[in-house]
Amino acid sequence: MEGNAGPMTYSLETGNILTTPIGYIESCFKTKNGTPRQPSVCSLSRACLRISKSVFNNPEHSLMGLEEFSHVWVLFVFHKNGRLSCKAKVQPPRLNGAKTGVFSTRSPHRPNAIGLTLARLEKVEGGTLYLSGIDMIQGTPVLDIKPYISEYDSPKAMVPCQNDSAGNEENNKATVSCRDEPNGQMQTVCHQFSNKTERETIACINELPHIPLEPQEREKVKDLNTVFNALSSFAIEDISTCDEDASSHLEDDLIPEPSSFGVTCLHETKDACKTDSFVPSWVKHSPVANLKVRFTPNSEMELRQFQAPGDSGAPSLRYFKSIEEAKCAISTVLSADPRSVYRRKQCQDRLFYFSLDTIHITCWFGDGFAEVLKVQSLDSCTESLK
Ligand SMILES: C[S@@+](CC[C@H](N)C(=O)[O-])C[C@H]1O[C@@H](n2cnc3c(N)ncnc32)[C@H](O)[C@@H]1O
Repeated sequence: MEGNAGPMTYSLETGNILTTPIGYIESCFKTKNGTPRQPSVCSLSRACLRISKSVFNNPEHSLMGLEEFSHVWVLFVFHKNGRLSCKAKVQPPRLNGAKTGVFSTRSPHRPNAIGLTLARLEKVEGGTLYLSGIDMIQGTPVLDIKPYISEYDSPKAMVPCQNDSAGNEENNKATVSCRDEPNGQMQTVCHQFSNKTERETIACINELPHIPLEPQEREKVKDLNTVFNALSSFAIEDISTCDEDASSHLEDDLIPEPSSFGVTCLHETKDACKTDSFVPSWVKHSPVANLKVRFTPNSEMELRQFQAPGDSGAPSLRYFKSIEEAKCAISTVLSADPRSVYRRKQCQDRLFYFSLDTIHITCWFGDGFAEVLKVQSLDSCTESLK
């Protein structure tokens, strides 16, 4: 896509491109206030995305095959940031006021204002995707959708093979990823295919016609079946070649050892198969504690007046399938303390408003808890504000 707009020259080569949203999110979250900071906070949150006919004449064609994936990455624009500007250091709410570099956070205020969310794909109907576990507000422009593939997208799938030298037949090793079927966790195994290390080769490779092995290599592998019978519960997912010289460690380290997931797996060396990811401690142990959430008897009663979708009578829910789901979603949103650091510190006694689906919620925060005071229909609230 190339073109001119003012002084800026758009060019794919330079990365200055003009984006066109593939569609706009219809979300149970209408405003930023109260929208979870990450999709994992509220798995019940729902949205749908209709692929725009201005992008593809037949949007349903672009979604062909996607229903075979459980999750999708959603790349979107933080269109309600106010302006396209950001600071190099930001204050993520989880750090409760402390600063860190913008690129070490998931702050919406970043160069290009691009967001990335991993959402569950509930279903695909025609040119529409139905998503859950989202953190995007109504009207969010979506730039792209990609299937989530744990075998590619997880650090567990990454084999640290240094000094890649494709074509060096002598030293070529195959890198095989095995998956433990029951829990879907990935473990990785490295094996050498040169003569002196053939016994370390994975036996179950024979079951993988798609693996790019020379016939003589495949032949060698056959004899190893017995050695690797223990691996029969694994599905080999992928194979690539590399030339890292770690063969000397293989003898001792090819003993099956229990992994952190209770899965037995072969490791070439512990060092060569470092596939665990890590994050700074503030991500897991935020100084901001989760809150207890409670409803006043009155707000409970108000919530019960909402109807599940399809039921007659108003007010009715659109995204949540039951009052219980709605209550659970409200609780998870509040438990994660959706207030900004400023509000948390400077306006502790102020009422907090947010909306979820067709519900407008009024609550307040005390020491370690959030209390829902009022539950109204979003429509009636908007009407009274007019
Ligand atoms: C911290 S960001 C994380 C988004 C995404 N998971 C990521 O990591 O890029 C999520 C917050 O962005 C805000 N937000 C969601 N959609 C937005 C939009 N379209 N424009 C501006 N802010 C948005 C909401 O306040 C939400 O709590």
